[in-house]
Amino acid sequence: KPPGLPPGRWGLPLVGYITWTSKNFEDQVMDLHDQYGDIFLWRMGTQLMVFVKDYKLVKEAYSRFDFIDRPNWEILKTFEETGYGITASNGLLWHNNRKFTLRQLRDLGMGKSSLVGAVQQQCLKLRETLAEKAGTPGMIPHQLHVTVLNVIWHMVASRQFDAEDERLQEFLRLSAKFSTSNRVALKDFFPWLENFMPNFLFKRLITYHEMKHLLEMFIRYFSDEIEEHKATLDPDNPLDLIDSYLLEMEAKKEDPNTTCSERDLTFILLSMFFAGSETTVNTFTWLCCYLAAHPQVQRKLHAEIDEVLPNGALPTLAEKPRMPYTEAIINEVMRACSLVNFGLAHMATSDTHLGGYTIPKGAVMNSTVTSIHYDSRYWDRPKEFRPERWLDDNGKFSMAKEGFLPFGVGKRTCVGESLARMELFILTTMVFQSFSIAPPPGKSVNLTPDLSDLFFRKAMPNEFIFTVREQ
Ligand code: HEM
Repeated sequence: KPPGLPPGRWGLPLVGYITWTSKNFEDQVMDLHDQYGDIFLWRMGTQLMVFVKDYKLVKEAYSRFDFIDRPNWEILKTFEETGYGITASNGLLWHNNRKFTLRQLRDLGMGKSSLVGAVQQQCLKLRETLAEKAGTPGMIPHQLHVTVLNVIWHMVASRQFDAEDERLQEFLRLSAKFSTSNRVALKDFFPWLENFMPNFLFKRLITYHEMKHLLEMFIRYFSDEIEEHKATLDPDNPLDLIDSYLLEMEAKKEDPNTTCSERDLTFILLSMFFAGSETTVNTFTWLCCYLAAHPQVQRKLHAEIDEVLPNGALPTLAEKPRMPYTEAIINEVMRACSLVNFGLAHMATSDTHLGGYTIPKGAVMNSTVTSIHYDSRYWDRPKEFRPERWLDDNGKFSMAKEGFLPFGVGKRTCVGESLARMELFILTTMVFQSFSIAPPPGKSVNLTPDLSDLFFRKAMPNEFIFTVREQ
């Protein structure tokens, strides 16, 4: 191992350090932090992975330009020459797309009544579904997915779909296939396999044709939407993100440095749906779990909702400052569940240094978010679920900035944070205005995370009983 690198697992050339253990990946990373400290490396195949569990180091790295890129991985780009969209792209194209999307989110939605109104409408439908199932044990209904997807649809294409709508169903089918095709990662971690195998065998191993086909299906899916928008576009009155992108593309068509293209627009849409749906759905599912497991927290939430939103008044963002306990619960849930447990990977764009160690160009940085959210340097009694930790002495919500990064930190923080926070606020207030939640009699809520997914710490499939509240 070259000198100056962080301590950790180096292993053999080409294969790196391979372990044979039944332990899940997160527990292995935690053990390695215990062994090596705040920063360690693990060579996986030919890929150098660096894990950091010190908030200050993560913040420092992700605020610097030399850690700004995403890795050049096929699993992110899906065999495109360049990564398009936002989440997987780099350089000028990423910069332009991020700026465009943040502007869109601000102009189309945040703080504006139209998007809040769309979220309210969706939440009313979710309440109808919950009312139909009230009193009987069941999982969080599929309508939650529909609610969150429809908010994104509203923003990008001014559309909303019923749960049974074929177009919505097709998107869910395609996404489900996408999340199970992770064998492409073999190309990123063991690229030399390609030289040792006949081409057709390698392609079969990494499910190349399936992935290509899936990508084409997604592109066709969104192309239809883009074509419909082109036909109805009113340049003086852009209605949504697709309209605005088409206008920007037209305005820049003579600009030799333009990064706009219809293909790129498709990938922006994919970025929004992929990054914005599972994250919000799973965070709200965790919130239901924590409330069902902590009836005393739920009682306080009900009291705050009843006081600020009497007689079934619908919430808007104007009520947020008067609902500090609701805000505290949402933030405490995000800390406790640490949904995106390693954040999204960043890559060192040049040979650089961090925490006194050398980090070579191409090394991939991961933040161990769960460790940071349970780090006693920032959190008093971190293992306790205590929304009160977010309230100051006057009962006002106070955002702890150090040691908290559910949306990442630095230059690539989540572009959808304000949207996600708005959705979670409206969902929480509207659902618990009408219902209380509890595990079925004789059962308790399992708060142990499901660690089988590499990206998300999802809640275990718990059953709940929603009960209609007396208004
Ligand atoms: C509770 C819900 C959400 C959570 C926990 C979450 C979390 C994250 C995290 C951890 C990152 C990576 C930051 C980094 O690379 O350092 C990220 C990036 C991103 N998120 Fe979110 N997110 C949520 C909701 C949303 C929503 C609603 C949208 C949009 C509709 C969205 C769009 C994005 C995009 C486009 C990126 C990539 C940013 C970039 O690469 O520059 N997210 N998010």
